[in-house]
Amino acid sequence: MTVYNIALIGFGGVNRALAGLIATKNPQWERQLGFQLNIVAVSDLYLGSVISPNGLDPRMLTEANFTKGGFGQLSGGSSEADNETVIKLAPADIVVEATFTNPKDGEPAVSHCRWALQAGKHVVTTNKGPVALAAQELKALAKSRGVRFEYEGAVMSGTPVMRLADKTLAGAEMKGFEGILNGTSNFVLGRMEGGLDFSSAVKEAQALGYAEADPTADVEGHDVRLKVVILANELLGANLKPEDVTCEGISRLSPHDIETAAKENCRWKLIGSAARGVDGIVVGSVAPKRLALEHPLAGVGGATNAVSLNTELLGSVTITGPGAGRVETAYALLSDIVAIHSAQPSKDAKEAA
Ligand SMILES: NC(=O)C1=CN([C@@H]2O[C@H](COP(=O)(O)OP(=O)(O)OC[C@H]3O[C@@H](n4cnc5c(N)ncnc54)[C@H](O)[C@@H]3O)[C@@H](O)[C@H]2O)C=CC1
Ligand SMILES: N[C@@H](CC=O)C(=O)O
Repeated sequence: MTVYNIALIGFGGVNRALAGLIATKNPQWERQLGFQLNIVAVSDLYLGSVISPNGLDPRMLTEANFTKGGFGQLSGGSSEADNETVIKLAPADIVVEATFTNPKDGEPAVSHCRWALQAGKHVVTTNKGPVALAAQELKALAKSRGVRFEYEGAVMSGTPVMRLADKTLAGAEMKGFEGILNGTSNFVLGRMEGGLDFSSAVKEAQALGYAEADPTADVEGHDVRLKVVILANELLGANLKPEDVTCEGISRLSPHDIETAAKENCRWKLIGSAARGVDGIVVGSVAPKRLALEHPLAGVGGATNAVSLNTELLGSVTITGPGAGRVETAYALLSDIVAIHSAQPSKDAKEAA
């Protein structure tokens, strides 16, 4: 049986949900996917660090109500988060990075990924910072060490837009994309249309695990801007940086704007897009748009995301699915691990060699 030892960096909504899935689904994964996951370390800014080479009980991790520094009570634990030691020294095959997204320079997550890859460990991450700001470097580093850097959850949570474009639509010749790429702002717009005020709607999105640690990133469009950069660079072969993408969020839309749109059979949506122009240059933008109700993106509600991929050979292909959520995003991490597993000879075969 293949068992991947994993180290969780960050133990908030997403990595906690992954631990919860491990607690219940390992036997099923072994049958259906050919592997089980074993958590050998966790490090979290608030809770501290713990390394346990034989593995930590995932149920204990998710059910114990740890307070600040709580990992210090565990065998092999410390009340301080020593990410560097955990990443470099824990006996993990895969480092799972799910700390806060830093839209400015991606740190410290970029360093977390770098340390792991340098140590010959695969990285799976839902953190948009390293992917938007350092993907080229990290992909090259992974290649040089014979490991993988996977990040499906960085855009559209567990909805597999990047693998769809990369694998299933290979050769279709991508020209651009347009979509709803932030679950929180889409949820907030829907709740405001139902009469709720802006800040109560944001609070609901936070309680549901959709929002960033600082929800300004969601409602001001900064989160979508990172996602536009990631998709433009991945799908269109661009080399965009966040400052290349114009960005306006939804915070300036008033209840009156939303009501007026509804009376005129329209709906506001926060749209992220990028396209290659005739000059070959890729241009991206983020802005609220008033869409007629017949528009394919107008009916996308709640934290659901949707993106229409404009291709040369197939025309427009739209993928829709969850854009945020703890379990939905933990699924993205699982799908990355499935990709790692599929791409390599079995760990048992390597150990036998
Ligand atoms: N929640 C969602 O729906 C989605 C989240 N993401 C991304 O996934 C990542 C994790 O998201 P959530 O779990 O929802 O966030 P969260 O805010 O619930 O958890 C983040 C955890 O990371 C810890 N942390 C922060 N900085 C740290 C550091 N330097 N070292 C160690 N631990 C640190 C925090 O203490 C917290 O427990 C974020 O980057 C987010 O942008 C991506 C797609 C969807
Ligand atoms: N805060 C983000 C989470 C996923 O990236 C969102 O609301 O879409």
